[in-house]
Amino acid sequence: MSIAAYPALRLRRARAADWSRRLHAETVLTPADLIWPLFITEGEGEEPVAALPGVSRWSMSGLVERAREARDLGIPCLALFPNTPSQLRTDLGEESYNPDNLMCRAIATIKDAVPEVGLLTDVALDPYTTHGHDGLVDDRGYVMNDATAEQLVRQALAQARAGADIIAPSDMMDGRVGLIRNALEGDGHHNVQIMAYAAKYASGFYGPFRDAVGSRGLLKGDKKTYQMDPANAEEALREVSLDLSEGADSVMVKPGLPYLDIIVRVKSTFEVPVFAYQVSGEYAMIEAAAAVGAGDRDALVLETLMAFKRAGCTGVLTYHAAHAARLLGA
Ligand SMILES: NCC(=O)CCC(=O)O
Ligand SMILES: [Mg+2]
Repeated sequence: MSIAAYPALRLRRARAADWSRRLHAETVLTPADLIWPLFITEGEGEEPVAALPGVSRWSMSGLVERAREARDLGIPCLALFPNTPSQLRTDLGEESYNPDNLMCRAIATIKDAVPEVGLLTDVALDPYTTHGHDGLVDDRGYVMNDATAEQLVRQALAQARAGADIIAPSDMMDGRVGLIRNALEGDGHHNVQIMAYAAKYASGFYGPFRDAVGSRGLLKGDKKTYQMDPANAEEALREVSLDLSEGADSVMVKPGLPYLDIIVRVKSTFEVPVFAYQVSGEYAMIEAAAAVGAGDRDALVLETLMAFKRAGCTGVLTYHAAHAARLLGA
């Protein structure tokens, strides 16, 4: 086939008017693409997170308000993260599977008040341990895989029984998706989904999140023995392949923007629902850039979220979800 060339062909023609740009758009971003991460506090009211300007921890009543806001904005799903009171943190993280813990109470409270909004719940031990690791550590500080997975199964079951819709293991232990899937089936939660944090990298972009869940000051060492090396891409495909074979309904790549290449490869290799987590450090970078006038906040928010859709994402977890949904609805 011969293709016309300039001057018969001018790609700028299609860009010349707003109606035409909209008509030719290859990708659309809507509020239905967004998952809104929210932090939970035992305290009353709202606790702003200093490292994340515009983000707060919410009490139960605040969470219900945010859930109503999400529903009204067309955001389909919330992701929940607790800031466990420090006296309840232990070496083994037992509070993670207390059916009356902050997370389970938040799930039940939101589900009761706003049942039409989906709830994705984090499974990992870092908000519950004294050492800030996602699992149990041995006497040399190594995070033990199989013993951790047993705790994660208990945690996932507690969340499902409280009413969670999507269990999201973010711990990067081997084999935990299959163990959690079996336990959910055995406990009658056939329609509770699993979104596996399949390719989660040991990243420098998680700092503000650790402030939000109170684990930054506690964390001993780093997470490189379980989270992935940023140098690796083929390993991400193996991680995704394993989680899918163990029963994951969808997979996540995290962080977001620096890993768009991973998203593209995962999507084209497996053709399954892929989600990105635009993490706290990415949010903070956009806010910091906007604060010093280096970029327009609204434009940065919408452009980065569109980039995830263009790369093949089904949806994006972002702390900008409510703001973006408002921009998209305007
Ligand atoms: N398991 C959830 C996270 O680790 C979130 C990280 C972030 O937003 O920086
Ligand atoms: Mg894995």
